[in-house]
Amino acid sequence: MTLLGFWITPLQWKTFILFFVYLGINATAFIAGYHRLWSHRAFNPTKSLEYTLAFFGAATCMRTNIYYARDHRAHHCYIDSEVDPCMPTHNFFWRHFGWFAVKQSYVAPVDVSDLLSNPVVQWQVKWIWPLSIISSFVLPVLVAGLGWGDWWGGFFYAGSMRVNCMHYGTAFANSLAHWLGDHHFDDRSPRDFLFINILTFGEGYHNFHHQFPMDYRGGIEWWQFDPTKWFLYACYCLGFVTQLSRALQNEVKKAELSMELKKLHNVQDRIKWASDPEDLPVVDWEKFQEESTTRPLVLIAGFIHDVSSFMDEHPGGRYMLAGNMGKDVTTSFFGGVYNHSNAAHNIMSILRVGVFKGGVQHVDEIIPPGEQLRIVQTKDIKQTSF
Ligand code: HEM
Repeated sequence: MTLLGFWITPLQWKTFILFFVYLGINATAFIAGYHRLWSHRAFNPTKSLEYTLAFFGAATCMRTNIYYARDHRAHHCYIDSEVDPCMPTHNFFWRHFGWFAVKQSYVAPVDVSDLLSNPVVQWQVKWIWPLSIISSFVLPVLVAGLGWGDWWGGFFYAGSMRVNCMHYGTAFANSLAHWLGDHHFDDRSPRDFLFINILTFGEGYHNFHHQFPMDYRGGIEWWQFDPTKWFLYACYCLGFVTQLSRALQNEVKKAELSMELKKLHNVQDRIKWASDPEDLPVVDWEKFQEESTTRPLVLIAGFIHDVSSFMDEHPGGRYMLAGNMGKDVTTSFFGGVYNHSNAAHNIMSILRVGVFKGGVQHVDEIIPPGEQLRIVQTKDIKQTSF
């Protein structure tokens, strides 16, 4: 229909401005109303504001607010599973538009009792057709027609092309925002991406949104592009919103830190670390002496080290090691001859091949410096009985 518009009527600059302004109004009403209010209860509006959002939200021509909220709540509840209405087949095109265009035979159960008892929601359900036609087409046609005589332009551009753009924006939030971008708060499919944020008019900080869905903000920082957040804050200052929900700062920081730690944990997994002392054999003095005749072993700080792979690399020279086979060189290593660096301690730890019987006395000697801040997942900590 929009292409037909370009053929029938040239785009006038006033109609072009109307298209953008009305697109902004429609997107803000849809995101504030359908998404943040009725799907997530992120703020408390006055009745006048709620009716306004219901009217301009209907201009998106995406069914009623309760229908959208039901599917959207199911999407959050069953994210990334087969019953998530936005991605049952995990196919890009289904996620993009199929979930909306195709009527689904099964929608996973979600609680919408608050919406069933909401008079504004019921009003929109009752009048959805007239509301959609008036807000989506009659209004822009009247503005462009009475304003500067461009009746067809009002219909094709501010009406039909704007509806197309709204549908694309919503589709991008379900496809691209679950595919491209960063995981700042959680590692499930939703992602944060500035470019998608602009395409979706502030809905592209999707990773944050899925972790803290009741937050009235899409982007948590005030300067992050999110016109709906700015609009709601202005409404709050003017008294049209009585309460705005925000995620607890402590929990936001915790979520961010756990993602940072996960990334560091992946780096850590690619590094070679010292063997766990419990996995090493316990060796007494006699056995140490006997083994030293067959391979180059030195005893340092309670551990037996096989230095064969390191002897030629030793910055202090081969002789310092080769001349001390089968000896306890703890004092020499800790300053008697040379006070070694943390790096030297770390290198030494990966050369461990045994624990000297009765030799390890201090935790500092067991854990090399490079491992003292090592990340351990709670599931990996050996269970202790209480
Ligand atoms: C497995 C055991 C050992 C490892 C992994 C090791 C590693 C290193 C490393 C990495 C350095 C470079 C400087 C530093 O990072 O501190 C170094 C320097 C040195 N090491 Fe060792 N070392 C070991 C045992 C010993 C022993 C037993 C002696 C003495 C008997 C010794 C004597 C020296 C000396 C004198 C230097 C200084 C070299 C210089 O700067 O000119 N090292 N060692």
